[in-house]
Amino acid sequence: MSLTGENLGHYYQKDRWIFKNVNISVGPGEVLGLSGYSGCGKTTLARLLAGYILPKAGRVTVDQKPMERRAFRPVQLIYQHPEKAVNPKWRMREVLTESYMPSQDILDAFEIREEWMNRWPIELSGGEQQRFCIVRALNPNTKYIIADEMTTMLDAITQAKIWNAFLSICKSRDIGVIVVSHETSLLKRLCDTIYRVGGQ
Ligand SMILES: Nc1ncnc2c1ncn2[C@@H]1O[C@H](COP(=O)(O)OP(=O)(O)OP(=O)(O)O)[C@@H](O)[C@H]1O
Repeated sequence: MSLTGENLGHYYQKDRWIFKNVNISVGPGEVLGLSGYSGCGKTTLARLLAGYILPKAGRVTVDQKPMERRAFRPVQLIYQHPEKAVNPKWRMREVLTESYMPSQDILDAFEIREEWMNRWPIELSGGEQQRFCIVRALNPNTKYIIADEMTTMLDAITQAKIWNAFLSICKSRDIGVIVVSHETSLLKRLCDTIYRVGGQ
């Protein structure tokens, strides 16, 4: 069982490869870090592994099967910018319950206040919106989560609290996690192993 990328390669302009021959795998309950300099292709690799874009070379499998294009994605991607990931025309309660009905325990773990539920996304800070995106990704059917610079907008104390809550829920549910970050110290603290995109 694993989320695996085999010999992955991608480019946006024909034959101008961003990376090639990337072999990467994360198993249930494991935490893998993706590091690398700005522009090396971390977000591109995250999107390939989540099935948002198709690789120009190689393949992605989820538990030995090709990624299925069905309504619910077993691989969830949490973006750096939550404002791009929520529907601005929905109140936060709708944003959250589009995926499933989270328990009060999960809402409490991320310190989501009841009064935020009736607000529009624009009435919350980026960090507050991101907590909703994290809870939304923790659907009971999620098997793997890719967190792309998930806490970059938060202060150090809030960042630590969010990671503690997030990783303890992932461990308890055996969710495999890929943490994308340019912060090596964060990756060293959180991850079992680190893959450096771009190789250097
Ligand atoms: N949609 C796109 N069309 C064309 N080029 C793109 C597109 N998305 C990314 N790129 C280019 O692909 C390269 C890799 O981008 P990507 O966002 O994956 O890197 P990154 O490592 O996540 O960067 P950062 O750490 O700065 O967020 C960059 O040179 C970028 O300009």
